Amino acid sequence: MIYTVTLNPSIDYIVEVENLQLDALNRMKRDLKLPGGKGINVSRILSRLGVENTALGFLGGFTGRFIEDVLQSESIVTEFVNVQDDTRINIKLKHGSETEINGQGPQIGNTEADALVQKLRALTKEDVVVLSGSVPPSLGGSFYERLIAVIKEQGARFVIDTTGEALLKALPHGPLLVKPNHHELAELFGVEIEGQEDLIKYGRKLLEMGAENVLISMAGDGALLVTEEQVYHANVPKGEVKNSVGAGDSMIAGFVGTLSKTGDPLEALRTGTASGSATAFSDDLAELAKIDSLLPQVQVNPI
Ligand SMILES: Nc1ncnc2c1ncn2[C@@H]1O[C@H](COP(=O)(O)OP(=O)(O)O)[C@@H](O)[C@H]1O
Ligand SMILES: O=P(O)(O)OC[C@H]1O[C@](O)(COP(=O)(O)O)[C@@H](O)[C@@H]1O
Repeated sequence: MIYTVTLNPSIDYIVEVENLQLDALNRMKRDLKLPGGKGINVSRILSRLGVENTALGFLGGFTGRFIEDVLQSESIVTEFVNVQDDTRINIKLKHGSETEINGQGPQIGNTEADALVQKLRALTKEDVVVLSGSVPPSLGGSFYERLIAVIKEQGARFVIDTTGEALLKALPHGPLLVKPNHHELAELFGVEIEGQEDLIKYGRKLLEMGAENVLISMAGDGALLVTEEQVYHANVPKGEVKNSVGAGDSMIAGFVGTLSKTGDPLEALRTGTASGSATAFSDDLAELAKIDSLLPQVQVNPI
């Protein structure tokens, strides 16, 4: 079974404005409220791909109830820990380009944090846990490490999609997959990345530091999969970009869901890329029909 963990879910409030004027009143052309947070996005795509999964994390207040309702309407199994404070709202402002303003997240107390840790004690060695997104400041910097310790004690495996210190600290514990985008990879090592050779060089460093598979996503330029044996490139299909929020999460869902079904990392890379692009070409996260229609255009080649 695949579990997703979203420590800091969000309502993604997508707002479209024509000719944004700072210091003035702007009227929205269009707005949309979507359940968000990286693990939740992974769960929604997994379920569209027909991969059984359970969504875990923290939800609170009226915003938390909105997210729970949408997930239940999509028949996703949820086991969130309830918190007092409201789940955050992240603003995704579309004004020709995309500007994102993400919230800090709610206050989470020790008892609530312990309740999530307790849920992971039911894992078995057949399970994969996808740990995705930022950590609310109230949980402290090492909360992922605490979860990883329990996941490992239970013999389960984990994928981690986060940035900075939290990602670096997770690597020695052998994640099945990490998926930095090209900007996050450069930031992680405090370097400028010039081209494909640099991407592969720093991707290999993540392998040396403990990751089993490194997927480097490059938005409209596709993705690189770096493994011990080989490096592969996947191209992106053609389409009109509508909303790239959640593209990376969709890619992780496609990759992990397919890897768990087939054991084939190349098939996983193809489905992951098609899923990411299908979301970039949709208003909300991708529907299965869109992913299936793009799949034949994605080719995977060794480098
Ligand atoms: N502009 C785009 N055109 C086509 N596919 C895209 C585009 N943006 C994202 N994707 C797809 O989604 C994947 C993940 O997107 P990316 O923006 O790199 O991740 P993240 O959302 O984590 O920053 C890409 O590898 C690609 O398959
Ligand atoms: O936890 P973070 O890093 O603040 O990110 C949360 C945001 O990331 C998203 O999950 C989208 O992530 P990606 O675009 O990287 O796939 C949004 O739904 C959410 O607003």
